[in-house]
Parts: sequence; C-alpha cells; structure tokens
Amino acid sequence: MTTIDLKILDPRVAERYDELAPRYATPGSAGLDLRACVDAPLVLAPGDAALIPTGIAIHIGDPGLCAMLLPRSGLGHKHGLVLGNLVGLIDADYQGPLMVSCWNRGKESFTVQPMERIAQMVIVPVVQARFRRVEEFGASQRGEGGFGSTGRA
Ligand SMILES: O=c1ccn([C@H]2C[C@H](O)[C@@H](COP(=O)(O)OP(=O)(O)OP(=O)(O)O)O2)c(=O)[nH]1
Ligand SMILES: [Mg+2]
Repeated sequence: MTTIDLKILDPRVAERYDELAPRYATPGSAGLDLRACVDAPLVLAPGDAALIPTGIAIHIGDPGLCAMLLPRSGLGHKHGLVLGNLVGLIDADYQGPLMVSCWNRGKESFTVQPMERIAQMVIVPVVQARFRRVEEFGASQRGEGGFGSTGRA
C-alpha cells in the first residue's frame, strides 16, 4: 500500500470524511470512486460536458506513479456518462483540485447528484524514459508492421 497526500477542499467531505473520502470499496478494488462536489443537481443534456470538482486534491509526489481517471462502468454503459477527456491523467507533481470532466455521450439527459460517485481513480506506475537518438533501430520481429499487419483471426 502506497501513501499519498490528500487535501480536503470541500467542507462536506471534511464533515463526512469516513463516508466520502476516496477508498477502495473491496479489498481487491483497483479504483477509488470520486464524488461530484456540486452544490445542486447538475443536468447534463445529451452531448454536454461539465468540469466537476471532486472536493479533494492529491499530491502523488513520486514521479514513478500517476493517477488515471476512468469512467465508472455502470454509468458509462447504462447512462452514457463518461469522461470528456476520455481518460484523465493526474501528474505526480499536480497539487490542484482533482476535477472530472463529465460527458453525457448518451441520448437522454443525465442528472449528476451532489456527492454522487461519478468516476474512478487508479494509481498506476509510470516509467519516465529518456530518448537516445539513433539513425537505425536494431531488427525486431514486427519491424514497421502495424495497424492490422498480423491479420484478424
Ligand atoms: O481529468 C483530469 C485531467 C487532469 N487533471 C489535472 C491533473 C493533471 O496533472 C493536470 C494537467 O492535466 P493534463 O496534462 O492532462 O492537461 P493539459 O491540458 O496538458 O494541461 P497542462 O498544460 O496543465 O499540462 O490537470 C484533472 O484534475 N482531471
Ligand atoms: Mg499536460
């Protein structure tokens, strides 16, 4: 288990910390659900997106880690509520408010309720690479083949 600094920005999360702070729902969970810290229900018409605060900030600190924000499967599949940026990437040195771009890609309006769990965050390892400039690559089995070059079956 890794420890990451967390600031509570929304007093409602501070007051109900045990209930509302991000946590793993089960021992095997990969994601921590993030909540919509909106003051009132927010209606997203089909096609609309809104940047929604989660009421928290994190500072990961370690450049060997980052956080990724992903849709919740049920909201995404059943209600069309996904992320406006498709995936959110939280840098290890980011200290600002954690925001979720909520996009209603569905055909019906979706109302985001205050404190509803709208997305999930996964902490993942990162490898920072430096680049060595070359004129030719060493041979590989794939070479330059891509985009279906291995066939479909
Ligand atoms: O869904 C997201 C995506 C990003 N961020 C924050 C954390 C991240 O570290 C920072 C910058 O994100 P990114 O690099 O993806 O956006 P950018 O458009 O390239 O902005 P910048 O120029 O600040 O890097 O914004 C969020 O709060 N939520
Ligand atoms: Mg950037």
